[in-house]
Amino acid sequence: MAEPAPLAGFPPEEALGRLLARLGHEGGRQAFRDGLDPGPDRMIEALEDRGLQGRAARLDSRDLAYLERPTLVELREGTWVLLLDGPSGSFSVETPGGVRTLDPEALAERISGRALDLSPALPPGATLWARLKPLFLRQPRSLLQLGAALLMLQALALVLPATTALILDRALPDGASSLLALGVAGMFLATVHQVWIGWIQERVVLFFSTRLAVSAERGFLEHALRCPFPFLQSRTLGDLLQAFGGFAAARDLLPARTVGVFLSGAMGFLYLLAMFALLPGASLVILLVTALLALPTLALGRVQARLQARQVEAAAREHGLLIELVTGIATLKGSGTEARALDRWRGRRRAVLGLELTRSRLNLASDLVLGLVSQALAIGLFIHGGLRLLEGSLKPGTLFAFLQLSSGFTSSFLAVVHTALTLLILKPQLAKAQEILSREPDPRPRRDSPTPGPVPAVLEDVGFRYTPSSPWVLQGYDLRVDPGEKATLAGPSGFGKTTVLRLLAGLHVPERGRVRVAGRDPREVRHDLVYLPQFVRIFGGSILENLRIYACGAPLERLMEAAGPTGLQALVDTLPMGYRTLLPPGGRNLSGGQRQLIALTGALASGRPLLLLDEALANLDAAHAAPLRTLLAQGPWTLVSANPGEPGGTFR
Ligand SMILES: Nc1ncnc2c1ncn2[C@@H]1O[C@H](COP(=O)(O)OP(=O)(O)OP(=O)(O)O)[C@@H](O)[C@H]1O
Repeated sequence: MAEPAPLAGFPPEEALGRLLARLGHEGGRQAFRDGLDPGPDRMIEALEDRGLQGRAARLDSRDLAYLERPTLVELREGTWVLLLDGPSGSFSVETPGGVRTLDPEALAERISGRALDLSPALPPGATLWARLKPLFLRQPRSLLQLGAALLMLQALALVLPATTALILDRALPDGASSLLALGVAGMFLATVHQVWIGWIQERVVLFFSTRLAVSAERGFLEHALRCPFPFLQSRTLGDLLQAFGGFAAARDLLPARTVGVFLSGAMGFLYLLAMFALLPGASLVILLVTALLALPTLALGRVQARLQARQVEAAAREHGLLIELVTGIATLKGSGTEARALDRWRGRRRAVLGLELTRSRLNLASDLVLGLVSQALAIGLFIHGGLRLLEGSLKPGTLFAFLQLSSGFTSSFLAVVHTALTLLILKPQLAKAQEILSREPDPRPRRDSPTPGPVPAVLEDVGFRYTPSSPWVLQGYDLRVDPGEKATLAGPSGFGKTTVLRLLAGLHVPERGRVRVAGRDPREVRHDLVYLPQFVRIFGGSILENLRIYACGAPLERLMEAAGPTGLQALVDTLPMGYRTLLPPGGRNLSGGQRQLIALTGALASGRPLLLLDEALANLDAAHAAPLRTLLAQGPWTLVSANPGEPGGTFR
């Protein structure tokens, strides 16, 4: 294969300066402090200093299209280029040699995979609408295109009745061939334009749903993950999936429907005016019948919404149970109780299907009634118009034009009703998303965390219980672990060891007293600590990827340095793919001890000044655990570990 033509980039300071200049800010070069690695983290800091938001992204060639532009993309040799909006289907990049246009494949071959993702975060706001609205308004060009396309689509619908009347009432009776040609050409052009504008409309809606999907959904998940731990813990997976589904539906619905509904309403009104101008009596009948139809349809919508609310709850429970069934399969098979679990799931599934069936029947009935009434209206109109035609009080062109207008009016009207119904029906799912979005997230970690050197960990007169109605787990509890000290919490099961560690990790907040790490609220200094829960989770991916997670992104050399003494290297040496060995979610192809070894090696390599370990060696055999114990005792970190103790054991 031929080598791709060389592409040179800017050094990071220069690239950042150019990006900031394009974004209307100055002084990119001064962004880097002396001696600091001018990598993406520093670039992001420099952006944040100017009130901009960004994040380092790992991407493959397919993700390039979703990057908010202008932004910076790293080339394989470590320099950076500015990614700009290019002609359709290609990218423009600014390089020291000027702006070049490249097709996606050519650019993909040259990038390292690192980029700055400047796509907007989900804006703050009390309601779902308040959060999504600014994201749409940030795309004024597309919104304008969408509005114009919808407006033209509907206005063209007025051209068809006018040309119909022209042909039937004037061109044909008078035998005016030029008028006939004009009418037919008008009809043809209107139809072609309708198809073309419809296509533009779909493209803009697609643009919104794909472009916004990235920032809106990532923003939603980001917010959800920043929600307090007890809140997330109290939600089932099913609840979270429904909330996410509701959010995605709102995102899809808003651009197409909200803009559409205003225009449909406006155009419906215009059609009605034109209809009244032609046949006032028949127009009044149509208006009354459609208005009367709206009332039962919306009442039915309310019933549907209530059913949907129950269905959302039932589906959340069903999803939760299904996930539990799959993740707990070893226990179920071990105890031979799969059939029982299946019965529980079947019961919930039946409830969901029952509600779905009732809703579908209601839908069918309402569609049938709407269809029948509109057909009856059309037939009635036809008969009424036919009789007046025979009397000679109406021209055929006027009748056909009126029929076209009334069909435009009813479809505009039905579009409005349909949107109202969709919003009503989606309300319960939207409420689930809203519940998450209205939750105050945990504070962001401070910029100066991690603190250099070991830090103290302190609980002062702490009172904690899981809910206001449950018993106190800790009351007047004090613990002081000095910088570099190694402390062990020992005590029988249920004593509160995990609770203390989670308080220190900032996952829970005490009801009384205070918890301090490095003299601060642990949530503010999250980068000062690493907490390993009792049952560590292995994520789907390679051993290296898991190590990186537990090592909080520490550099590769530090991981390799830690892996020798912990014994992980010896384990990896036995695997044909070494650190690239793929692990399934949950790491079921590893033993419990091996999973702990990966997590612990990561934690030791993290360089975080406070380690919080919950029975971190419990699954390791004595031969593996002994050197790890020595290692843990020797490091510069402050260590708080929990070990199961005999009843009556000490609980520091
Ligand atoms: N999420 C929770 N909601 C309500 N109560 C909880 C929750 N987690 C723990 N508890 C209760 O808090 C108490 C202390 O639990 P904790 O897990 O801290 O004990 P532990 O000393 O770590 O026990 P073990 O050695 O068995 O892990 C227990 O009575 C437990 O029932």
